[in-house]
Amino acid sequence: MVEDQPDVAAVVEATADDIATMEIRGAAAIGDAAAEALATQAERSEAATPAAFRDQLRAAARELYETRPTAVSLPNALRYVLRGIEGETVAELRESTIASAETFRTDLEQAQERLGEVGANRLRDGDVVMTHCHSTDALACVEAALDAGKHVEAIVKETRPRKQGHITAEQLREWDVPVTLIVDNAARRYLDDADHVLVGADSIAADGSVINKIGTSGLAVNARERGVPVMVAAQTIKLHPDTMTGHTVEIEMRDESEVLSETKYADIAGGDRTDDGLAVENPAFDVTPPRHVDAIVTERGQFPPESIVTLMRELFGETTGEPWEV
Ligand SMILES: O=P(O)(O)OC[C@H]1O[C@H](OP(=O)(O)O)[C@H](O)[C@@H]1O
Repeated sequence: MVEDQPDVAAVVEATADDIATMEIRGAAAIGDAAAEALATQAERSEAATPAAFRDQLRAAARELYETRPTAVSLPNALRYVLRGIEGETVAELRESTIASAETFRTDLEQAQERLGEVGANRLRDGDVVMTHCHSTDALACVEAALDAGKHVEAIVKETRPRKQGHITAEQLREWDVPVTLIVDNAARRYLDDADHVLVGADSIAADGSVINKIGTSGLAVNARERGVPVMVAAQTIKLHPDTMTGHTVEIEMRDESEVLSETKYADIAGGDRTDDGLAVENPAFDVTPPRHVDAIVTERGQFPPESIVTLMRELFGETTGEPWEV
């Protein structure tokens, strides 16, 4: 007999789809959307028993979890919300789930604001930052520096293949920050004009390695060679607890269509590109070793990468496991 699958609200499925297709993207935004989806699941649940309610929430968490593998903000968000579920009746469980998700989301927002203030202290009046991809944590540092009356300029790497650098450029221009947009290959040339490399993170490992958008590690190596400090802005929700027990972080491989713009490729190959044997690899992230990072800026202060494990232990203990196993 096939057991009934717990009902997952359509809105959870829609959120999972939006995360997978990157309609919702950026590690913090993904965590926030996942927490919101669990709250909606709780609100709309028609479970008749507490056990059925919990099953539904676990199923929803699993569906959200299986979208993208690299940003640990996603399982951290799911674990946080599920751990906050308490009560004897469906009504109590519902209420506590919604409250837990709300607390998570408010904390996330406040953490980013505090992180921004910490990061802004590293930026002096007149500094030029070089950015990679689009990170709301990194931008929070610039915003706080601007709020403190500092003049900041930016060299923005386009960030192939999805070109999220354009989102960064747009945001900075809204804040009246002078922006120079460059293609990724021009980064080394323009590093001499930068005072900082400023990036976000999708996950931070226990040894201080930074997992961020593909291209970050090459940028960091070049920055080290040029003597430009590398600053990583990452809320503690980006700390990857599993890495304390030796797990590695899975690097998401995305579809080749992101690399091969259909029309451009068609021009080069003379039309039909189906089954022509061209191998394409499209990793979304890479790993920057701690020796190429100067500081990890969190809402709890800034840390040399090698000491981030202390904060990780304090916040997460040694316990991990699948988010729905809490
Ligand atoms: O949480 P915030 O700082 O906004 O973003 C953190 C990171 O998430 C993004 O990944 P993707 O674009 O979702 O693949 C980028 O790699 C960015 O640095």
